[in-house]
Amino acid sequence: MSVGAVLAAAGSGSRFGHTVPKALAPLAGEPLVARAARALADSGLVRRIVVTAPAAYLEEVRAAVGQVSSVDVEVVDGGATRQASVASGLRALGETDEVILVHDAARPLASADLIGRLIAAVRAGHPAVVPGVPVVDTIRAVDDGDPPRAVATPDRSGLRAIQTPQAFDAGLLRRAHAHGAARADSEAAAAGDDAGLVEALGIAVHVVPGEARALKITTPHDLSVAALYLEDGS
Ligand SMILES: Nc1ccn([C@@H]2O[C@H](COP(=O)(O)OP(=O)(O)OP(=O)(O)O)[C@@H](O)[C@H]2O)c(=O)n1
Ligand SMILES: C[C@](O)(CO)[C@H](O)COP(=O)(O)O
Repeated sequence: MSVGAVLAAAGSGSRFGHTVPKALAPLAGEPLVARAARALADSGLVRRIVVTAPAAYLEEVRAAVGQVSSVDVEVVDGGATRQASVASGLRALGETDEVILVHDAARPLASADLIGRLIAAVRAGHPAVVPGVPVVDTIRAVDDGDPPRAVATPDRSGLRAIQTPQAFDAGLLRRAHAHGAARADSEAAAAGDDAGLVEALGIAVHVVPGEARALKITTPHDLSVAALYLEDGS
């Protein structure tokens, strides 16, 4: 079963607050997008990677991923939302692959072990597979008051923080994006992740153990945490 990947890198990184898009921010000297692409390529399991980039930074992103030469890498325009960017990547990926990984440039340290477990789970018959890590804080649902008032406290033993890469049967992922396409261009309506689009079809998403090192770089502080993982070699 051949495996293709879409690497979403077209966000601006408004919470990160950098002068260039977050995907180009360096982690120990290497842009996040390059590290995330290399993680996919170095797994030895991925045939081709399509990277979605902000339209104004196509060349910079091409240069950043240029050193990832072990697999075919193409850089295309992203969209207004993550969902639209992934849809654009799927169009460029073509129809060759039976399994598709969707990954975030903002998660540069996902391991080859995690990538292998996700693909294996799809091959074992689960058409949608995501990594999840147990939630350590108490999570409380709040209303829209000012200040908000707590309205519910879900049992956290049944909660997982969901990461990327996420792995899908290719046909299902395309169907899920087609079904959710009307929502793709509005930040408020777009799906937060691809598993959400699959769930909207009424199809179960399988959760495998995620990993701390696949953390998402959202603020500059997260970059410092990621740098510690690199120093540790863990
Ligand atoms: N229109 C968009 C928005 C996001 N992404 C990508 O989706 C991933 C997860 O998004 P996030 O971390 O939220 O990135 P940003 O949208 O850039 O961040 P912010 O919400 O702080 O602006 C990132 O790799 C980002 O580049 C994308 O490809 N296209
Ligand atoms: C896709 C994702 O990384 C899964 O946790 C997450 O939903 C991205 O969210 P963001 O708000 O775009 O950072």
